[in-house]
Amino acid sequence: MAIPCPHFNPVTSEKPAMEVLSPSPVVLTQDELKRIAAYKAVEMVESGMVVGLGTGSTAKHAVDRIAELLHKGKLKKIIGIPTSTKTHKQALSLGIPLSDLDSHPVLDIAIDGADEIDPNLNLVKGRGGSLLREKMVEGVCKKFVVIVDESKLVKYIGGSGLAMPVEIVPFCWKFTAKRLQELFEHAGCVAKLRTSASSNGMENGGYVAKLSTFACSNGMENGGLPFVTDNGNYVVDLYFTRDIGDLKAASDAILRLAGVVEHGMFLDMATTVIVAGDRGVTIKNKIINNADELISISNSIAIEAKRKDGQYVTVATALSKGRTWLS
Ligand SMILES: O=C(CO)[C@H](O)[C@H](O)COP(=O)(O)O
Repeated sequence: MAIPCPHFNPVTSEKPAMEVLSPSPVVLTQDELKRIAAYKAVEMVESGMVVGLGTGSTAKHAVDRIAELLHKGKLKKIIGIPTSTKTHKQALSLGIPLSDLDSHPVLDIAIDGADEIDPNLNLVKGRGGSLLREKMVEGVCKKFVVIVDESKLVKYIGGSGLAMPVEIVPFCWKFTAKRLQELFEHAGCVAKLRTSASSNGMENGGYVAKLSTFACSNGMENGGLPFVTDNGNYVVDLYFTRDIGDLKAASDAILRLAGVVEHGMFLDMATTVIVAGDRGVTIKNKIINNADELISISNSIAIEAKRKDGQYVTVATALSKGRTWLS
C-alpha cells in the first residue's frame, strides 16, 4: 500500500532516516515506512550488546541493518538472539554471531515489529506465528524497541478486527479453541484455527503440518492443514468485534486454560515504540513518573505526553535541521 509521506525521500542505507527531507510530496510504501522505523531502532544498538532479533517483515529490516553495520565495522561484538527459525536463518546467512537464552539469559535490547499497538504501548504480536519465542526473548531484555508503520496503531487491543493469536498444543485443539471463544463471548469473539489457507502472508516462523498426527479431530473448517509453529504447536486466532476490557484479566484467563501455551498480547513490555508514518517518525518512550506518563522525548520528532484521561497530546514540536517535523 502506498502511503503519502510529504516529508521523506526513500531512505538510503548511508543516511539516517530522519535527515532526508524533500520539498515535494513523496509517496512511501508501507515497506519503506517499516524500514525507516527499523533503521531508527538500530541507532539504539551499541557495540558489545546482546540483541534480540525479532521476526517479521519489519524486524527483517533491522536484522539487515545490524548485519550491514557489523560488516562496515560501525558495530562490533554483537550477539544476536533470534526469535524464530526464520530469523535465525536470516541472521546466520548475514554473518551475525548468534546465541540463545541458555547462554544469555539477559539481553541489552530487542527490536521487533508488532501487529497492534494501543495507546498504553500494549501490543498484539504473533500474526507471523512466533509469539512464544518472541515473548521469551523480549521478556528478558533491558530495552524492548517496537518498530511499526502507523497502520499498526489501534485504539484498543483487538481493535484492528484482525487476529489476536494464541499458541496452543495440537491435542484436542477444537476443545481449546471453543473454550477460548467462550472466554470472550462478551467481546463477540470468534476463534479460528490458523491453517495453510488462513495464514497466507502471515507465516514468519512456522510451517504447515504435513501430517495430522493429533488426537480428537482433524476437521479443518478454514480449509488447508494446520499452521505449525517453530515449537510444534498450533495457533488459534481470536477475532473480536468489541473491546475485551481488562487486558491483564484477559491474559490471566487465557493462560489458565490447560492446552494454551502462550498468547500474543504483550502487556507492559515495550519500552520504546518507533512509528513511521506520513508525518514523520514518532518515538514513544515509556517513562513512568508520579504525575502524568511522559511518553515521548526523542532527539528528532515530537514530544508527546499522555494525560491522566488516557489521551495523548503533542506538548512540543522538535526541530530537525531547522525544519519542523510535526506541528
Ligand atoms: O509478531 C510477529 C511475528 O510473530 C511480527 O512482529 C508481527 O506479526 C509484525 O509483523 P510485520 O512486521 O511483518 O508486520
